[in-house]
Amino acid sequence: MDQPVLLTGAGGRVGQAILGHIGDAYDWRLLDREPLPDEKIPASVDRTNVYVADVTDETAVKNAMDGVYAVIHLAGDPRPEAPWDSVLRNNIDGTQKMYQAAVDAGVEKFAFASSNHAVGAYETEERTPDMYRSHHEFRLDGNELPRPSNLYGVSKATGETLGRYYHDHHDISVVNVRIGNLTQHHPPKEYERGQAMWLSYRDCAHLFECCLEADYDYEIVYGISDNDRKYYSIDRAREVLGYDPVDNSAEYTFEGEPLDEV
Ligand SMILES: NC(=O)C1=CN([C@@H]2O[C@H](COP(=O)(O)OP(=O)(O)OC[C@H]3O[C@@H](n4cnc5c(N)ncnc54)[C@H](O)[C@@H]3O)[C@@H](O)[C@H]2O)C=CC1
Ligand SMILES: O=C1O[C@H](COP(=O)(O)O)[C@@H](O)[C@H](O)[C@H]1O
Repeated sequence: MDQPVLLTGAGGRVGQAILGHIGDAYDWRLLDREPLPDEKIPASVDRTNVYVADVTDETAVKNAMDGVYAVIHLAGDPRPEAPWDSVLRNNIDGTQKMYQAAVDAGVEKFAFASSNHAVGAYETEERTPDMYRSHHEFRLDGNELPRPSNLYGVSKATGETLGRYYHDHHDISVVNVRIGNLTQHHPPKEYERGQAMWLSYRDCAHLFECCLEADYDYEIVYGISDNDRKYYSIDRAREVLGYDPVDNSAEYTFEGEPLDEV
């Protein structure tokens, strides 16, 4: 793909996981409200393609969107405990501004960083902690209705619905990635839920690369590694996007040590 890809929230954890693995593979435009230090910018990206801007700033977003082929929209408040005024502004209003600018500019594909917290209320007292264990067969597959854990989760479910609207009315291809728990080098330590929804850095980068390369209409997929423990199906991501993860939290001890080194 020769045309530019706009990555918002580029300086954050997910953005850096993506850039750390496929930072030289695309013609990136990077946007973040915080200035990006040199070490967060791939060598192939010129400073003129780095935008210090807020996603709620329509003029700045329009400027960054010009000529863009695809968007990976990560910017937002990622805190599960984030208050309503923050998720309303950063996650909901910011995502609407991004979609509007994208369709105005004729962008073809839009990948949205949704979250496990859009469906966290499926983790009922009756199901937990058993559903976090590898013998358990309960799966969410993306066809279920949202059941948010918190107001942050409400903002992510709303982002998914904004994508539905912009896809249906403006024909932009949309994929919502319900990201699990991204950690570098090892799964979340001593945390069953986190190990069931672990997403490694390299699987994260590969998944978003799939979002840039595959053909799709409107999709909701789960963003986790190929963990033995899981309650999210990755079948849809495999089928539609060609996602083929390599990591598995079962290859680590509960405390996070690689089993082949123990
Ligand atoms: N890290 C994880 O395990 C998960 C992350 N996500 C989602 O992925 C996205 C990225 O998350 P992380 O990288 O972990 O968060 P982060 O906090 O590390 O990075 C977010 C980046 O977005 C920027 N940002 C925030 N609000 C902005 C705004 N209004 N305008 C422009 N830039 C803004 C921040 O400066 C920061 O660099 C978020 O939307 C989050 O909800 C979803 C599920 C799990
Ligand atoms: O959406 C998100 O989810 C992950 C995992 O949730 P947690 O409640 O198990 O910590 C979280 O770490 C991340 O910050 C958030 O954006």
